[in-house]
Formats: sequence, structure tokens, C-alpha cells
Amino acid sequence: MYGAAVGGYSPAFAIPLLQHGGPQLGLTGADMTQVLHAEQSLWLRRRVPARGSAVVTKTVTDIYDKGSGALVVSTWESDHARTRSSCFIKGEGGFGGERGETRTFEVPDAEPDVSFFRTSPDQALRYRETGDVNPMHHDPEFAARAGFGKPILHGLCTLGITVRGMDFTELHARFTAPVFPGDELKIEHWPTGEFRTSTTAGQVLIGSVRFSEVDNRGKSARSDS
Ligand SMILES: C/C=C/C(=O)SCCNC(=O)CCNC(=O)[C@H](O)C(C)(C)COP(=O)(O)OP(=O)(O)OC[C@H]1O[C@@H](n2cnc3c(N)ncnc32)[C@H](O)[C@@H]1OP(=O)(O)O
Repeated sequence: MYGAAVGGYSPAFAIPLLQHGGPQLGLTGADMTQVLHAEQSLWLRRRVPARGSAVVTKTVTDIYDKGSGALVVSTWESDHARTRSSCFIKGEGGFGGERGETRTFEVPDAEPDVSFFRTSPDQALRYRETGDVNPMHHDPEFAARAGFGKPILHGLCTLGITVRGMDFTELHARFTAPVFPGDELKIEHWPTGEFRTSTTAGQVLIGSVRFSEVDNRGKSARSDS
């Protein structure tokens, strides 16, 4: 299912598995039209088996005041993996909370490998089958209230497309602008693990992976907590 939705299998499948198969995001009381997926991390402890069950716990670990919005950071844990997801709630900043760290994602000053992926008009409907049923991705009226001309693509779908076919144990990413189903993605990969994805409107995603030891493409320069 996940491979069909993002054009290939990836260890990143652990993210929707924990976050949609386990306890839900649950931003009780938030206006969901103002909630955008902002950052995502993954630490894989072991390969996710084809069959099995797992106990998943979820904790809201931080709520930062970013001025233009609140950044809510949640962590999901299982025997197989830990994931961390940050959501930006537009208009909910200014409550006097801590600003948190300013994280930076950079790419090397070197030539990347470049590939292209044309998302399909029904890409978000296909990705929804992984369990992420946020109306932001399929309901035009909801998307209009969010300020978008049409439903936007799941950040995790763009991420899954970007890292498909890669073998890694750790991932950190920031969603910097929305993607619309039908957009063509320009995907850049560096041998040290950094990646960047853009549409014709500009950069939409930036991040890095730490390659698994069985992958001989090198090691990521980045490790994070
Ligand atoms: C539940 C939703 C599911 C989804 O899948 S939604 C689809 C995927 N996600 C997206 O399409 C979101 C794309 N990203 C954006 O549109 C923008 O990005 C944001 C609206 C999230 C933020 O943009 P802006 O309000 O213009 O923020 P600023 O004024 O540039 O920065 C204010 C502070 O916020 C931090 N920040 C900005 N973007 C992000 C981000 N993506 N993740 C985490 N933090 C962010 C900055 O650094 C700074 O804070 P510092 O001054 O302390 O550094």
C-alpha cells in the first residue's frame, strides 16, 4: 500500500505505521485548517517486519511559541522505532512560551544526483489509504478554509517519494512549503545523506538521512536527538 502510494518501499514506512496505526495526532481543540506538518524525524531501532504487532506510546514533548504560530512536537515510541513529528499551528503563537531552538537544514556545496517525480492528481487520495485521513488532503472546502486553492499533498507522501529506495536508520526533515497533487517534484540527493525537494514554485522539503551500515553510499554528517 505504502509502496504504491509513494512509488517504492522505504524504511520511512515506519512513520505512518506508528503515527496512524498507533495513537493519533490528537491536537484537541485546535482549528485543524490551521495545522501544517512542519518537521519529521525517525530513528529506526530494527527493521519493521512484514507481519506482527507492536505497542505504541505517544507523548506531546514540547509546545514552542514561534511567533506566527505554535510548534507542537509529539513523539511516538515502539520496539521498532521512534518518530518525532512537529506541527505548526498558524495564528496560535504569541502566548509567551519558549521559542525553542532555531534548527537549520543545509545541503553540501557539491553537485547532487537529480531525479524527477510527477505526482498524480489522485496522489493524496492514494496516500490517504495509509491511514492519514486529514481532510486537508481531500476536501476542497476544508482546504479553502485553510487558505489553499485545492487540497494539498501529505507532507509524509512528499517525504516518502523523496527517500524511496533508500536504506537508512535515521531521518530528519522539514516541510518548507505546500505541494499540490499533480506537481512535479525535483529531487536532489547528496552522497552524504542530505536531500532537497522542489516544485516549480520553489523548495518544499529539506533534510537528511543516516544510511544503514549495509548501504555503501556513505554516512550522513548529521545526527540529532
Ligand atoms: C497535519 C498536517 C499534515 C500535512 O501533511 S500538511 C502538508 C505538509 N506541510 C506543509 O505543506 C507545510 C509547509 N511549510 C510551511 O508552509 C511553512 O514552513 C510554515 C507555515 C509551517 C511556517 O512558515 P512561516 O509562518 O512563514 O514561518 P516563519 O515566519 O518563516 O518562521 C517562524 C518560526 O517558525 C520556524 N519554522 C518555519 N517553518 C518551520 C517548519 N517547517 N518547521 C519548524 N519550524 C519552522 C522558523 O524557524 C521560525 O522560528 P525561529 O525564529 O525560532 O527559527
